[in-house]
Amino acid sequence: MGMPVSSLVVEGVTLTYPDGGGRLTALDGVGLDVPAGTMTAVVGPSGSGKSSLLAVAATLVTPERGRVVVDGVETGSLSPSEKAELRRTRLGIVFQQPNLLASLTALEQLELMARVAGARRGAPERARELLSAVGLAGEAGRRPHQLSGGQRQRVGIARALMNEPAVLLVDEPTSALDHERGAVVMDLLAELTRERGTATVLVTHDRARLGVADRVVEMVDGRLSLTGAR
Ligand SMILES: Nc1ncnc2c1ncn2[C@@H]1O[C@H](COP(=O)(O)OP(=O)(O)OP(=O)(O)O)[C@@H](O)[C@H]1O
Repeated sequence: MGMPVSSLVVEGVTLTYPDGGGRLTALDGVGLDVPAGTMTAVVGPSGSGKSSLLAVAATLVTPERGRVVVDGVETGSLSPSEKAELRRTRLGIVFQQPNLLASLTALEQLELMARVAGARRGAPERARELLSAVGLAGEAGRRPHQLSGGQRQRVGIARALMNEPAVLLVDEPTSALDHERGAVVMDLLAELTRERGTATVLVTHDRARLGVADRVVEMVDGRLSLTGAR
């Protein structure tokens, strides 16, 4: 038996938004294939479509044209509730702001994630293991206000991995961090990608840290191109 190939496939995706009387093209025939266990970094100017690409890959926005395949599942024909189920079980999403719940400890943020996805056994053990993988073993009992910005972000990363997602989508992990701490998070994401076998897409402005990605693509005016920059 071979290893299951969990990955993200985006093909020929076009997305427009209403813009006055007309439409603004945010994604213009975008294609991206991310194999399991690899990390693709997406760079590009502000407004070029990077967040739109993540939203489409996360099945939060439906493109007018093209397809998005998550872990072998064609998402185009799914109902809204099937998409929500797919997000809970196969996608890990890390937003710029981790949006942690103020009353829960780091450990509880992760346990809640497992419960929302259908309460598996072993959630507390997995939560502890993931917190320690992101360097927060000693902070498991702390609430968000007792954590630094960088620690909160790492809780967000651990939480996204809680349900063993096939695809990990990360928006600007280093935006809230200084250069050195940003580097630590990028290295951590690269390591988790390889260890956990996720297909990871990372939107970033931090060009200095692109060396940890397996591939760098550039978004310009809604179009994607490979870049030599690494
Ligand atoms: N909900 C929306 N309604 C209308 N236009 C939108 C919407 N979201 C984004 N846009 C437009 O679509 C284009 C792509 O936006 P997007 O947020 O994907 O870019 P980005 O590369 O992520 O930018 P940034 O780096 O500043 O976050 C921009 O011109 C933006 O103004």
